[in-house]
Amino acid sequence: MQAKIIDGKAIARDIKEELRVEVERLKANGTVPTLAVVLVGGDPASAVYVKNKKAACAHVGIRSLSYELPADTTEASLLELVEELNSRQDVHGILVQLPLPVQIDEDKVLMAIRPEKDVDGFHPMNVGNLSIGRPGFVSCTPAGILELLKRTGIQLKGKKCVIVGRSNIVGKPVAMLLLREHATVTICHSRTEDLPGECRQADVLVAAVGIPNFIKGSHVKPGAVVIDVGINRLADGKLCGDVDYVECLEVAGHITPVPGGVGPMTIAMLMKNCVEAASK
Ligand SMILES: NC(=O)C1=CN([C@@H]2O[C@H](COP(=O)(O)OP(=O)(O)OC[C@H]3O[C@@H](n4cnc5c(N)ncnc54)[C@H](OP(=O)(O)O)[C@@H]3O)[C@@H](O)[C@H]2O)C=CC1
Ligand SMILES: Nc1nc(=O)c2c([nH]1)NC[C@@H]1CN(c3ccc(C(=O)N[C@@H](CCC(=O)O)C(=O)O)cc3)C=[N+]21
Ligand SMILES: [Mg+2]
Repeated sequence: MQAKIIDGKAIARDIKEELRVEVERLKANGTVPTLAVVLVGGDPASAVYVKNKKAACAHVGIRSLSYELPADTTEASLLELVEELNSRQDVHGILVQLPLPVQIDEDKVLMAIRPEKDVDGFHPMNVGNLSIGRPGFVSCTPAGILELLKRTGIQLKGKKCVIVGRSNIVGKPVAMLLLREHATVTICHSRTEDLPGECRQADVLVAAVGIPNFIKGSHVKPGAVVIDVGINRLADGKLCGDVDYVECLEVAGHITPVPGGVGPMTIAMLMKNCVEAASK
């Protein structure tokens, strides 16, 4: 039997509709939720993300400010902009698009964003709060994955979840969120022995590797839920996930497509974090 396709685009649309109502209420009370997006250099993949974010802001009613800085921007001038945005009362959320050019220390920039405006959830304060179960901003892709699973009715308690990838922005925070839902969590990476064997144990398999079609049908336990985080741009310009969709569709119980899966959810959760930042 073929897997059920989880429609991230439709679920993201539902969430944005819910947020629209909330934004109207905020505006009626005199607050215009505002997100500042900073893009340094002209990475084409980043440009797509920025464009989709702007469209989502327009849809939800969030004011979006764009700062497009040249690729040779210095760390000092970027930090200066972050400081200015930190102090502006009319700016509720700040997002500095990653990756940054080599001359800029990413860590320094992420640490400079006030945790209350860190709608990406990348500041160590928010990362720490997530890991010890305190409230704070959760990074958007992991939060979007959890929302997809919840709204699809997937049970997580006691289930075995395997994540392939241990990045700070996806793999690790997904693990913390799944643990919070009482799943049994394994994180795999490039030094994992017997990666296919680990993956085959999974009731929920999350792929965040950055390699096109990395997860094959033979990695998947029949009936498992397969979540594809990968956004890989192929030579022909098409988007492709980290999961071999054609193969896994025949084995999995549920699967997310690329595009139309996790990507739109990332943006919906960014909107949600902005609304939350503006509500405080
Ligand atoms: N849909 C969305 O909204 C988003 C999508 N993405 C996409 O998700 C993917 C992952 O992103 P990100 O987490 O930033 O990626 P990173 O490159 O930061 O991390 C990739 C992870 O995969 C692991 N890995 C790499 N090669 C292998 C291998 N051969 N076997 C096992 N593990 C391996 C790495 O292991 P090690 O640590 O050992 O090097 C690392 O932990 C990318 O395609 C990215 O574009 C990212 C953010 C948001
Ligand atoms: N500070 C920061 N925060 C991020 O969250 C962040 C980042 N930097 N750098 C880059 C990655 C990547 N990322 C994506 C989000 C949505 C889509 C997305 O909208 N994808 C759609 C559409 C793609 C299209 O329009 O072709 C889809 O998968 O269906 C893609 C990629 C966020 N990231
Ligand atoms: Mg990365």
